[in-house]
Amino acid sequence: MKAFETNEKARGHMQAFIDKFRYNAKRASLVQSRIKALERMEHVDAVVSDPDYKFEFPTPDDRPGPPIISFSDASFGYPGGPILFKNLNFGIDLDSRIAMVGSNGIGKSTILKLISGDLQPTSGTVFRSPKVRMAVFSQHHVDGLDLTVNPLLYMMRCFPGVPEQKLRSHLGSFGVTGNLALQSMYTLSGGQKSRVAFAKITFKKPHIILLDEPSNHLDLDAVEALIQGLLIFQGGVLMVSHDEHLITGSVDELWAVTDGKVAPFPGTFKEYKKMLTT
Ligand SMILES: Nc1ncnc2c1ncn2[C@@H]1O[C@H](COP(=O)(O)OP(=O)(O)OP(=O)(O)O)[C@@H](O)[C@H]1O
Repeated sequence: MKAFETNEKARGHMQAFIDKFRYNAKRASLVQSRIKALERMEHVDAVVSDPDYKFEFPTPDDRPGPPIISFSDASFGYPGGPILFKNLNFGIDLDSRIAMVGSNGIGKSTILKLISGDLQPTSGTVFRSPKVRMAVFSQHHVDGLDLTVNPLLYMMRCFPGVPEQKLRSHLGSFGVTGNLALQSMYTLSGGQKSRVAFAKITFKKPHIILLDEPSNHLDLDAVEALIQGLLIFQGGVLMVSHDEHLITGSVDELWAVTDGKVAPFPGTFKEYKKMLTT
């Protein structure tokens, strides 16, 4: 019954998004993705209890007003290294659905760290609304899991005092249910560990989710579930990814990172890849 209600609520959110942005050219591809996701949901009702299908990001209870994150003439270089970025100016809000693309080592992860506050600009400013909650997912967070404990115990250590049932239910939102939640994390697959990391970073109901190569260890079904989860999620998403399926299914803006700059790319990911090879 709960799954049915969750699904109904998610459908309502998606329909509202579709109605709001139906005639917005910029959002056309995301509107299409959500129409498709809505159609798929008709079919998944029967299997929605299948934990492998689950990637349910919690909806934040509050919605801080803009600006949420804004870069003003922000420049950055690692100590002793060259300037990586010069005078970046852009903003991210709760409706943002962005994928950052660019060659290896160009600085995509560094930008995520400037956004999250893990790094500070060398000059200029990066403003973050004091009310905004951000979550960051990266391989680093998966590698940082304590493999000697089980997912439930891990969550209990991360969030002391929170009732066990609440943590179990949250792990369940990412398909970590039943015995899986009680198995030592040594025994989990890469994809299952990613799910635990997703559960950990989203427990506080973030408004913005930053994802660094989130689909690396996920199989195709799990990527599909992640796309579905992101489409339903009610906050902003900025990802670094090379995964065409994930990008096409879940974002509506591409930002190309080139030497020292970040600029919107006015085309699809396919067109971006084509441009690189011509
Ligand atoms: N902590 C650090 N100290 C010094 N230099 C660093 C540090 N982290 C990254 N760099 C350098 O900064 C540059 C940008 O790195 P970054 O990881 O942001 O790139 P990226 O585009 O995310 O790369 P990839 O796609 O390979 O993950 C690289 O030259 C990297 O070697």
